[in-house]
Amino acid sequence: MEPPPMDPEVATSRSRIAILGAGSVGSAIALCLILNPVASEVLLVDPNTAQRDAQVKDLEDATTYHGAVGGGGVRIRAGTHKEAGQCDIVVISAGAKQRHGETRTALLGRNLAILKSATNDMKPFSKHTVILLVANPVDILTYFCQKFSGLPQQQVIGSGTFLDTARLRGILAEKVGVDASSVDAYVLGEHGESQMWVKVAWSCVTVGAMPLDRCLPPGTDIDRKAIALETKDKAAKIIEAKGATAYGIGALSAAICKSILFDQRIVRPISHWIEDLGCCLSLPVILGRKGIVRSLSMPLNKEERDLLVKSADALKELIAEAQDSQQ
Ligand SMILES: NC(=O)C1=CN([C@@H]2O[C@H](COP(=O)(O)OP(=O)(O)OC[C@H]3O[C@@H](n4cnc5c(N)ncnc54)[C@H](O)[C@@H]3O)[C@@H](O)[C@H]2O)C=CC1
Ligand SMILES: CC(=O)C(=O)O
Repeated sequence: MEPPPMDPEVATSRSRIAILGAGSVGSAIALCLILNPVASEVLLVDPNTAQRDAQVKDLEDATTYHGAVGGGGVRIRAGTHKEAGQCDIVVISAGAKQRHGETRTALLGRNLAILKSATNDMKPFSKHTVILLVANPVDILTYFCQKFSGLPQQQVIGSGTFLDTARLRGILAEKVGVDASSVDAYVLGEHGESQMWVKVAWSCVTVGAMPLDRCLPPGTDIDRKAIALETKDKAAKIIEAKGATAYGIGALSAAICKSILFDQRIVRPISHWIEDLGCCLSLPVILGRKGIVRSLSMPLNKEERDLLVKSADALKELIAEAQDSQQ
């Protein structure tokens, strides 16, 4: 039987979140979890103990004045991989990041090795642990983490195209002149370079429940291809200028943690195992305390559906190559 939804106050006072990787992304996630508390304790886990401890000390200062900038009452501390395996949520941001011009999939060899050893170090897992992959290439690492961890597939998920979707919604909101919360639009499939403009599910975009074209200011038109490219290229532009992206994924990972711990049943595009495509990629799901409650089937047109299948085929090729190189 399904557990009853958790009272948010009870969830906050009892829950623990571990973050593997105390780099730019891990520390941004931790800060968001301090400013908008959803758990009583946040553990930072990183073999680079000097960096980990410095991040803990810096983040501790953000917990001091409860309510000054929101939140408060969260304890941040260093933790071990073993402790992480007993937490309610483990967010994995451990791994190499892209250099300017490098693709996400170029990180696969390095980050798969890190994922394998980190997952083994966390065992045995609590049977209630939900793992959220953030490190890249996120869809492929989600697939392998399901294998390495042995946890039920719905409990091992990836941030996937949630960040791309947020970027898309922001751009569309500006074009239409509405708040982004009124835009319902999704980037689907792989969080990666194969994300072509058509991977935006254009046929399902609505604003205030109305088709996009009906909501444009009079006399305006939108260039769908340009918007999709702007969405896709945003990460590369940020990386070129400042070396990494961190705040967007920090805020969105914290939002995913909240959806899970509070059993919010919010619909998000999240990377998860999709049986009929044979890999992990992003489609909208309902998120709850055990991770994926249900995957939703979008009414895509044939072109969009074909692209999703192509995205899955590209991922499966990379998975097969990675599997061969492991043997
Ligand atoms: N999915 C998404 O939308 C996004 C994903 N990313 C990805 O997140 C990852 C991390 O990026 P940054 O934080 O900028 O990199 P970073 O280099 O600042 O931090 C990575 C940290 O992982 C640590 N680490 C290495 N092995 C570990 C292990 N076994 N256990 C725990 N920690 C370990 C390193 O010591 C380092 O401190 C990258 O793969 C990056 O591509 C970044 C932004 C968005
Ligand atoms: C780095 C990355 O995956 C992003 O910002 O989209």
